[in-house]
Amino acid sequence: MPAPTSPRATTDAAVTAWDPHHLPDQTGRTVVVTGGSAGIGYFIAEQLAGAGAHVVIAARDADRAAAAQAAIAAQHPAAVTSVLPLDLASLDSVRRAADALADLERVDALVLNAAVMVLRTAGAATADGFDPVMGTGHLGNAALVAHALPVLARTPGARVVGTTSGLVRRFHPAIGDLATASRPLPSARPLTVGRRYVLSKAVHEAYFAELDRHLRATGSSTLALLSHPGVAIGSRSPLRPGVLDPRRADRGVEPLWGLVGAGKDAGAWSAVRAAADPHVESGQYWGPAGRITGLPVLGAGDPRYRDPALGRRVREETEELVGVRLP
Ligand SMILES: NC(=O)c1ccc[n+]([C@@H]2O[C@H](COP(=O)([O-])OP(=O)(O)OC[C@H]3O[C@@H](n4cnc5c(N)ncnc54)[C@H](O)[C@@H]3O)[C@@H](O)[C@H]2O)c1
Repeated sequence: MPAPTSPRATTDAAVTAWDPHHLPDQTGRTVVVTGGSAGIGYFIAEQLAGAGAHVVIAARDADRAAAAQAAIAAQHPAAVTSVLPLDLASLDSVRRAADALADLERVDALVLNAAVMVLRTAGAATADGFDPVMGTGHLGNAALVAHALPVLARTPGARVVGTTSGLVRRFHPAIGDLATASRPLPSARPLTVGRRYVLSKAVHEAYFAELDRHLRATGSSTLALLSHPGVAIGSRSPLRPGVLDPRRADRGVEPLWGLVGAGKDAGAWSAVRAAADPHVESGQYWGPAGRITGLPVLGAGDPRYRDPALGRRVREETEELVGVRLP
């Protein structure tokens, strides 16, 4: 297949039948989903638990996590779920969560879904003084990976699934010094926050490319994959009319969301596929319609972010900021 030069990606046509109704049996597998109590993360948790996986909902708010568990149980009475307290905006909390993961018999997949997209307060910061967008979506998740890799290594073929956004390919921001890019923003203007969000996802892509190289170079059996949900806005889609995100209060305008994107349940598919499909390979990049193969380098995300020198720098700067190195 000729390598396209434009950042537009194509998808693997063979995957169209793969959806929550066609998941391989997940019985015996354990999957951790960050931000699993709401949004797309809730549906990732619901779909995997419905297919038999033990799903660990990693979330900040115990009540919301309990509501998610109840909603999943209502949909799938045999579902097995548990809750892991995790605040990605606190490196202390991330370390404690990773310590708790070590008590699990196995972890087959760690799905890094949680991120912050919208902020209304200028100067808002994580517990460690980082911009919440970069601090949560990239630094918190990367710290969790670094802490959790030894646990994942105990389960052969375990996966780490990062979450990026199609906006990266559209805007492909340059990645400068990460310490500067992790400082709280002086302005909460939507454009400023939006730019930081896209940058955080680009950084995450570069980090994941490096993670994949690191895992292969160290002979690990753990896989590193990226997924992006497409545009996923409503709390349900026609495909799963009975399933609702327990948190969302926008159900009244639900039909309108269908005009601008898929439901968040459909947005979950790419991560679910990356977590559950026995045939995925490390370095792959999954989108809402299947594996994205139209980009030249290893079928992964935006090739600009797979440059090894960039990945090494992003990894080193990330490790410096979060204080934990990839093992
Ligand atoms: N919705 C879309 O159209 C879209 C498009 C591209 C990428 N994404 C990505 O998909 C993922 C999920 O998006 P979504 O639309 O469900 O977002 P959302 O805002 O509805 O949900 C985000 C989740 O992250 C959790 N979270 C936020 N801060 C946290 C913290 N400090 N600690 C622990 N959990 C925290 C929230 O509680 C929530 O469960 C994100 O990574 C997002 O960037 C979404």
